[in-house]
Amino acid sequence: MAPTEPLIVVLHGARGDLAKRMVLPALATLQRRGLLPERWALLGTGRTAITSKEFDELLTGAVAEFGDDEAAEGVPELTRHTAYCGDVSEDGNAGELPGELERLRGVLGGDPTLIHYLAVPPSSFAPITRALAKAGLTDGVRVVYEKPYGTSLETFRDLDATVHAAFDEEQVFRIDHFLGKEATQNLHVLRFANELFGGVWNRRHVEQVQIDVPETLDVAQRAEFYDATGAALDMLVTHLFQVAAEVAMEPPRRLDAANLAKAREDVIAHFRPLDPVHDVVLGQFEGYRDIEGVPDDSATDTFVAARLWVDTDRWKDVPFLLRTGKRMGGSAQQVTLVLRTPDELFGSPVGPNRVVVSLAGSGELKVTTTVKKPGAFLELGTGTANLELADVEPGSSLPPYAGLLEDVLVGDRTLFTTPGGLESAWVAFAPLLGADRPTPEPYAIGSWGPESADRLAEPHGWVLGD
Ligand SMILES: NC(=O)C1=CN([C@@H]2O[C@H](COP(=O)(O)OP(=O)(O)OC[C@H]3O[C@@H](n4cnc5c(N)ncnc54)[C@H](OP(=O)(O)O)[C@@H]3O)[C@@H](O)[C@H]2O)C=CC1
Ligand SMILES: O=C1O[C@H](COP(=O)(O)O)[C@@H](O)[C@H](O)[C@H]1O
Repeated sequence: MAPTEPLIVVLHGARGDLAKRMVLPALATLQRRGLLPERWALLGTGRTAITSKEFDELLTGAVAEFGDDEAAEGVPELTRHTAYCGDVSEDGNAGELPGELERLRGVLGGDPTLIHYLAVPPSSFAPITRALAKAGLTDGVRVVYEKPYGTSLETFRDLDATVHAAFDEEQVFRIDHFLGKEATQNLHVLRFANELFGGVWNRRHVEQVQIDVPETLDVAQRAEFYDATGAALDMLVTHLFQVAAEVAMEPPRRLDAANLAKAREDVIAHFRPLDPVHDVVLGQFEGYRDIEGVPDDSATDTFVAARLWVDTDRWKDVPFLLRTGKRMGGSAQQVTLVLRTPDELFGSPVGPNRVVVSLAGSGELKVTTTVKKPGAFLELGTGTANLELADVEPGSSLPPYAGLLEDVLVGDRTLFTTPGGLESAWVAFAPLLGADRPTPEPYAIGSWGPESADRLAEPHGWVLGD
């Protein structure tokens, strides 16, 4: 499928952290690979007025900092397609946007397809949607919403009602870039293609599932957004729940996109609402409150660990251990199936036996198993077989944002979240927003979070950071 031509992509929040870190490098990659049409324009917008020249400088700097060599090679051509103007404001005033779009339509000719990408904090999704509708900028367009889509069950429902008042569902792309990662997509390939994995993908063989996304990353450059959001909203109810759904889903009726999305949605409806008292630990790294823009008494969580239960026959009593945090002791994005093992073999303890899928970068599959140590004696040891997905022909995958943007350009909604799945996710998450929300416990920068999170992963403990 080729992207429609002519095309205008309006990037709302174009000066922001997401734009710099992900969206602009992804567009540069698409430009470099020739996946954008000849006649197209990128219109950056935001609250802060900057010139188009300043936007180009920002774009160039962002790709140099966060993109790879391929993205950097796409910059000179990408900057030939850029413009910048003030955004619609939250009071519903469309500002410079309609006039600038009119100008670009004249430059490009024809009847450009318009894509709005809302790379703004979740609190701005509804006001900007209403402003776009008021300005008549919604007919026939596509719109991309970042995560979290809502901040609670109620705000999710309100937002979705606002969105559906402005757009038909087919126009809406709710992004969760963890679904676009190459290795996440491999979760459903290796499981359904190979009985070595598919055969053990159940409670008989799996003792724990760990979905662990520690980050060394700081939040100082996006303190306003982060302090209003926190780790649980930023990562748990969004990326980690979606990955948990990828692991826990029942086999879809067919391995096509619509059925995969349905399988994810169905299993999220079986996520048991979190028990904040027994199954959740929140943390805040020491020094977080000293960051400019963070209040001295901030109770925002920069770490969350949760034990999620999936109430299906396949996963009854198997804990899904979800963990993520900022400024931790390492960075990884790892899904681990901790396999059940016999207590002993030939008189020696056995283990660990694990299937590990790393979602980071190009992705990696690891199988860790008990083996006989080489040598004269029958002694047990542990070995790991690694498969780097980048080593699989043809080797060069698209980074997740580039792949998902390409899906938006061609109108393919299959790797995007659905309102049904999100509603269930918010139901399961809701107790964490209530009176029993734990107080975030302090943890040292460079550590693996508050020690009390360790009890959630008993008896084996967290695989990472041991
Ligand atoms: N940063 C990341 O790594 C990722 C972020 N996301 C998601 O992207 C979205 C944006 O996050 P991020 O870029 O980190 O946040 P930022 O704080 O960097 O905000 C992004 C931009 O949004 C604009 N903005 C901020 N507040 C408002 C407001 N009240 N009204 C209108 N515009 C506003 C700002 O424009 P201006 O500068 O012109 O004032 C700002 O540059 C969030 O929903 C987040 O969950 C998703 C994946 C990764
Ligand atoms: O959505 C988000 O994701 C990033 C992690 O993404 P990745 O590109 O490293 O996979 C996270 O750092 C950020 O806080 C969050 O908003």
